[in-house]
Amino acid sequence: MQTNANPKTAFRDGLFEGKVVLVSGAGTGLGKACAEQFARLGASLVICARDGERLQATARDLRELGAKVLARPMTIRDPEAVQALMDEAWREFGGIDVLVNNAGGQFASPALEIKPKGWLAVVDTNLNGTWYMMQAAAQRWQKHGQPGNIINVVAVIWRGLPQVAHTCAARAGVVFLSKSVAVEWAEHRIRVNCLAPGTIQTDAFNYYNEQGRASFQQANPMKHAGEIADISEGLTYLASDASKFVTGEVLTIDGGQQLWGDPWFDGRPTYFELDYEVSRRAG
Ligand SMILES: CCCCC/C=C/C(=O)SCCNC(=O)CCNC(=O)[C@H](O)C(C)(C)COP(=O)(O)OP(=O)(O)OC[C@H]1O[C@@H](n2cnc3c(N)ncnc32)[C@H](O)[C@@H]1OP(=O)(O)O
Ligand SMILES: NC(=O)C1=CN([C@@H]2O[C@H](COP(=O)(O)OP(=O)(O)OC[C@H]3O[C@@H](n4cnc5c(N)ncnc54)[C@H](OP(=O)(O)O)[C@@H]3O)[C@@H](O)[C@H]2O)C=CC1
Repeated sequence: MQTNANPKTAFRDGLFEGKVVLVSGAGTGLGKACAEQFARLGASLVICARDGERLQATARDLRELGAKVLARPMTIRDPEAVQALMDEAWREFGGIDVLVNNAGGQFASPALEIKPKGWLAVVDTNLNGTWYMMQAAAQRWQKHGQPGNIINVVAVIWRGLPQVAHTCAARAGVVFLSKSVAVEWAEHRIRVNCLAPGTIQTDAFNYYNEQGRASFQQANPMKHAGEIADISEGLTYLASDASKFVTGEVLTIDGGQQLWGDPWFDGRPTYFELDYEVSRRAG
């Protein structure tokens, strides 16, 4: 079987034996790889995404790795569908131990041109959808007196994200929502953290044009994109007891992008070419 699972993981076999991990957006990319990592380490999986075919393909791969799997096509933008998914997870597995909110995305656009429907689609997915999942899980953990662990996949927002202002706003919302409930929910033994990937080579790069994709390869001082395993290892750390004293934190895995780098999802506009670059090109 060809999978994204990382056979070189630093984590020990059986680490997640008896644990249940819910991963949203597990039909592709980072979500699929992270679900495979948890399966490899012994977890049972609940997975969701909109596209049922890709989701079932992931479910098959996870079962080949020995995991029990509940796979549900749904959108995290529908709070009732989220409630139904959580109810099913509790019915099937008696609960979940870890919630990985990985589902998300955006489209590149100058902020001046984003239409209300596009703005709402991105904010509804990345902020509202993530919140519905967080609250639905936390309500059940509280009701059953179970501890919980939430990891929200966000982005490197600290210097803004030009050409994807909608996602930057939504992810910033998730970061500070997470910090807020990390405090509120500590008394229920629920940890809440975020993981901010830099540019990580996945098929999703193909949603962006050639210039955008090229900029993702030079978006940090290491001057290359990260690998999926860089993220699945970080997620595993946050999901495990190795991070049991960590809550309200953002783990940034970005090759230094938050400090230096010039990523442009739609290519760098001429205005941002620096004078010395223009004169060098002119000879
Ligand atoms: C610096 C760090 C770099 C990191 C590099 C990579 C980062 C990543 O995050 S890669 C992973 C990303 N994956 C995706 O982004 C997935 C692809 N995106 C989407 O699925 C959509 O953008 C979505 C998140 C908005 C999906 O929502 P959905 O409701 O399915 O959206 P619709 O297609 O129905 O469109 C609704 C509305 O949105 C506007 N719109 C959508 N796409 C575009 C576009 N390409 N350009 C401009 N506007 C777009 C538009 O207004 C749509 O309405 P209509 O006009 O009626 O179609
Ligand atoms: N790759 C990168 O460089 C970076 C990625 N990220 C974020 O990491 C996450 C994973 O990215 P990546 O794997 O590269 O991208 P993908 O586009 O491959 O993954 C996003 C997943 O989310 C699912 N999804 C989207 N909307 C919904 C929804 N409304 N309900 C349920 N599932 C949904 C998609 O499946 P479906 O369409 O079937 O619903 C898809 O499987 C995303 O949130 C992304 O924005 C952040 C920074 C950098």
